[in-house]
Parts: sequence; C-alpha cells; structure tokens
Amino acid sequence: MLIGCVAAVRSPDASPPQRHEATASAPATVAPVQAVAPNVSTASDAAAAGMVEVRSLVPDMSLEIRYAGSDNFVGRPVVGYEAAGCYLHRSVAQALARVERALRPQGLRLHIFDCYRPVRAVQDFVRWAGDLGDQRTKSRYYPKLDKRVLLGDYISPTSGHSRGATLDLSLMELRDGRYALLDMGTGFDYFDELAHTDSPNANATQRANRERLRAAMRREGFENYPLEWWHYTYKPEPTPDTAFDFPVR
Ligand SMILES: C[C@@H](N)C(=O)N[C@H](C)C(=O)O
Ligand SMILES: [Zn+2]
Repeated sequence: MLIGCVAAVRSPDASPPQRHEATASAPATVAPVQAVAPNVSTASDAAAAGMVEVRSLVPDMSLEIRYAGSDNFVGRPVVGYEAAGCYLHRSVAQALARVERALRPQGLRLHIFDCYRPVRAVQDFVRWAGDLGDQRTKSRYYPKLDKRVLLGDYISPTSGHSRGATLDLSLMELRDGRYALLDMGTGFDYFDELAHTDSPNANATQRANRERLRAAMRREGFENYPLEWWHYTYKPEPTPDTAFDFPVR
C-alpha cells in the first residue's frame, strides 16, 4: 500500500545538477523547499520492501554507515538509523555483490557509507538544513558554501536513497597487507565543487581513483551523480516511484 505525500525540489535523479556559490549573511531559518514527493510505501521492514542487507550476500563487505553515528554533517545519529546496516533492493544488492566480486582480484574492494535511507531520515536532514543556527559541522563538511544552499543539489528532500537503489561509497586498495581508502580528493559528504566527480581541481591521482570507482560501478548498471563522487544509483530502479520509511535496524 502506498501513501502520497508532499516535498522536494531538484534531485540528483530528476534534473541536471547545478552549482551554487557561497552567499553572504544568512537568516535564522530557510524558507521551506517547494517540491513534488514520491509515494511512500507502508512496508514496515526490509523483507516487506523487497530489500536485503548487503552482508547477506557479501558477509565481509566493508561498511561505515555514517548516519548511524555522530561522524556526519548533522553531527549526531540521524533519525531512522537504529543500526549500521546497508539495505538495498535484492537485485541492486546482487549487482553490488558482482561489483565487489570483480574488484577483489585487483586488490580493490568497496567501502560503503550509506544505502537505503528512510524517509524520516531525509526529513531529519531537511530540518537540520533549515536550522541556520546550527553550524557546528560547517568547517568539516561545507566550509565554502552557505548552509542555505545545501538542500537541493547536495541534500535531496526526496532522496533516491529512500527508494533502495542508491548508495554512497568509495574504494579501498590492498597495501602492505591492509586495505586503505583511495584518495578521492575529498571526504564523504564534503559539499563543495571539489567533490564534483569531474572537478578539474582534483589532481590526476584523485581523478583516476574516481574513474576506477565509476567504471567498476557502471559495468554493473550503477550511474554516478556528477556533484558527488560517492553517490550511485542502479538503473533502472526497481521502484522508481516509491520511497520507503522503515527504520534501518
Ligand atoms: C547527503 C548525501 N550523502 C546525498 O546522498 N546527497 C544526495 C543528493 C541525496 O540526498 O540524495
Ligand atoms: Zn548519496
């Protein structure tokens, strides 16, 4: 069963990305973003939504689900993340497992920051984006941008993550017997032009590393979002018009 709802502006899945520049002084709150929202399923758990936890397919998949803890742009655990799990529609998780399987013989593996994101978590992001009095994470996550411009291009109010076919991830390489993250030029969720996948300001190594990730993901049907080197969506999406809101647990 589906419930209709309202909300959303430009999203990575809806229209070409645009760049916002930093602006001067900000008011205490931002105006609500105009939007068109997806249907929200009443599925109350992953099984009902047709999703699986990725470690049911790849038991040693490297996960660092940042919104389940405080090391993220909100600076605290995000609503809806009761555990550090990575849920995706089964066919999407299977495609991701194929990416991982192809990488391992090259001494590479995936490192995942976020997968399915409940609608309530996206709403938590929207509330955070509207609270201009809270700038605690600015220096680490959006030093060059005004917080008012994050909602839309960098934080979608109707994120594809809620549809279970989108994930945020990086690549690790085996070095001296240990896996280390490749240099992508920025950290995860660094909202800035430098994080744009084809940014001319990334150096040659960083651009090559981003391309390694993009090529590996593309081979199994995942498309990159040009404003965030870490953000990928499997196409065609299993449920393109339906978002989910069960907690990650
Ligand atoms: C917030 C960031 N990790 C992300 O996923 N951004 C895109 C635009 C989204 O919110 O869908
Ligand atoms: Zn993302």
